[in-house]
Amino acid sequence: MRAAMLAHHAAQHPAIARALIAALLLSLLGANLWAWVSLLRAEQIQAVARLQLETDALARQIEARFSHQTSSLQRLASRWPLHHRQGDLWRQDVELLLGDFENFQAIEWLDADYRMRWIEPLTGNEQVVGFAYSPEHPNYPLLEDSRLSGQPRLSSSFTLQQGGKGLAYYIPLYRQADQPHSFDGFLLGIFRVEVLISDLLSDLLQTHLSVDFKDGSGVLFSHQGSDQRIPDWSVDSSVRLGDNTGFSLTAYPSQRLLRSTRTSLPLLVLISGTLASLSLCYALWLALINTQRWDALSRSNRALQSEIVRRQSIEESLQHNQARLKLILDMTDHSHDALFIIGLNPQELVYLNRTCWHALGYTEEQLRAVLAIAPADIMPDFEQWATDLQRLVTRRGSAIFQQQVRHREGHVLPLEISVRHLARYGRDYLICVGRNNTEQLKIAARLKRLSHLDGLTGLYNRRYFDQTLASEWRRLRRENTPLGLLMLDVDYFKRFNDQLGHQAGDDALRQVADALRNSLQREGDSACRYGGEEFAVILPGADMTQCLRVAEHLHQAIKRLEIAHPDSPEQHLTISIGSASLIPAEGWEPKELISLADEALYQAKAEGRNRTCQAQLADHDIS
Ligand SMILES: Nc1nc2c(ncn2[C@@H]2O[C@H](COP(=O)(O)OP(=O)(O)OP(=O)(O)O)[C@@H](O)[C@H]2O)c(=O)[nH]1
Repeated sequence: MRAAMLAHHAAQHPAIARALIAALLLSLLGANLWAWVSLLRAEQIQAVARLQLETDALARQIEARFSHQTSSLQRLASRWPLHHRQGDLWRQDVELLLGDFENFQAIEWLDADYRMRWIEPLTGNEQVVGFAYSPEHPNYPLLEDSRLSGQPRLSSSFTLQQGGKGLAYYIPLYRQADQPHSFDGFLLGIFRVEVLISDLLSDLLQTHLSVDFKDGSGVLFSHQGSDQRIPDWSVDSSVRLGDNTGFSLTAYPSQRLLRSTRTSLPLLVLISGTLASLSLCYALWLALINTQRWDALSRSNRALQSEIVRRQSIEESLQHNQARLKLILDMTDHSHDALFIIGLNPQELVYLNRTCWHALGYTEEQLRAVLAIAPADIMPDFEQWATDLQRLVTRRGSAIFQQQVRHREGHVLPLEISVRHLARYGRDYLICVGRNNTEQLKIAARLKRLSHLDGLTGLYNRRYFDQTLASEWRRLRRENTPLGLLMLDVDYFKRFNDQLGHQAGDDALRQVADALRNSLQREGDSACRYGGEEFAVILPGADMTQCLRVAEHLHQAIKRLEIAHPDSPEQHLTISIGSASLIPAEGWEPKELISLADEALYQAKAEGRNRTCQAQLADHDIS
């Protein structure tokens, strides 16, 4: 889990991960280098230790050999008392000693005054004859010390009288053994340093090793081995010759020694470590790349998953919408209203429901075909309607049109079409809902008619009278034709009501109305109830003569009713009529025709009733 989170973080921050891998690589390479250097140093330490061992061994061997030589000399010194009795024999021992150890430059005897009394061999050592150690001599204190202690002493290197550097080994002599007061000087062994050390080392030295033999004054002897010496480091080993500890042996490592201590392990560690580091970092690098790829793959998988979910949701929504659309279309197909949608630019019939074609007796394909070829066959007024629709589109509004459409079998159906302009997705549409409104039209017509009729008499009412008189006035003015008007009033009707009752009055008015209606024979003539017991008859195109003729017919018709009126001079119901006829002229209005007829009626009443008077108008043409 933790590794997965680390991998995820690494994939999230590849630059940091790469830097960390590079840092790790550098660290590992550094560690490898450090290990390599450490191993090399360990090998060097091992070489030093080995050289130290060799040098120490060499020093001990030098000491042993020198001790062997000096012990021979000491044995000779121990036989000094014989020297007085058997001098020749003692000298033979000296010669034997010189023969055994060629390192001696000379074997000498110093008397108790430190004066040279005897030298063997003399040859080569003539300069020393008669030499006496003065207190200034560097070895003088050593002589004193040896004499006082009774112990042999080895000097440090000093310049020999014979020339060159040498060492002197002083052994105190006694004429009688174990008798210090019989001190008799020193037996002196002189060594040439080069000869001595060279001899001591001759068969001990490995040919490849380089050594320096030193004392306090510097290098006394130097040996160059067969290998080139490596001056960077060396080892020292102190050498004790006799009782003198002031010597040392310095050894330098040789190439052979270094080669023998060197192994291929450091290089192997360096190479294998470097390869392992590179492999590890390369593996991490590959892991990082794979993690990045895996991460990218995961991301794309997640995106794909969400895309699939989104598409499934869209598909479900689409199916849902399709189902809803199908339901809506089914329902619109079963609607009594015709629904059709016209798309504009280009113009096409986008949709029409079943009612459209079914109500007209076509199949959908047939109706579409007819509309495409000859729309006027379906809608006779199609061109005008198309123009109206264009206007509606321009003002982006809505409107209701009353149109007529022709059934396939020929009969015409009224259609109220509600049209609304709609713009969607950059295109204009007209949403049209059509309804066969035959019944509504009938009802409207009936209502209209009823609104124009008088409730009591069934004649046209005062509103209809006003509208018709005005429209006929306008029409006849265009045609320059007279308009006739009769104003009628029942005579003594108050008395009638009073005598016979109001109900009888109503019946009488109904009978008068029927008589008026039945008396009018020309189309366009209208009998109206003007108000109360007063009536008006509009006679379009009638001049005064024709008006008077109609008035006479009306009088006759009322008379024929024989409605009894007990309080009338005639004993039956009569009417008075005022007649007027005008050719409608500019500047005149219908109310003036009414006034004329009214005045004539007033005159008829005044003249005794049951008569017709004609309007008198001097300035006008009253036919
Ligand atoms: N029964 C009945 N009476 C009506 C109706 N409308 C008006 N009247 C009556 O008609 C009478 C008219 O009387 P007046 O205007 O004095 O006229 P008149 O009595 O006919 O006398 P003249 O017109 O001068 O002959 C009134 O009494 C009204 O009440 C109606 O619808 N029914």
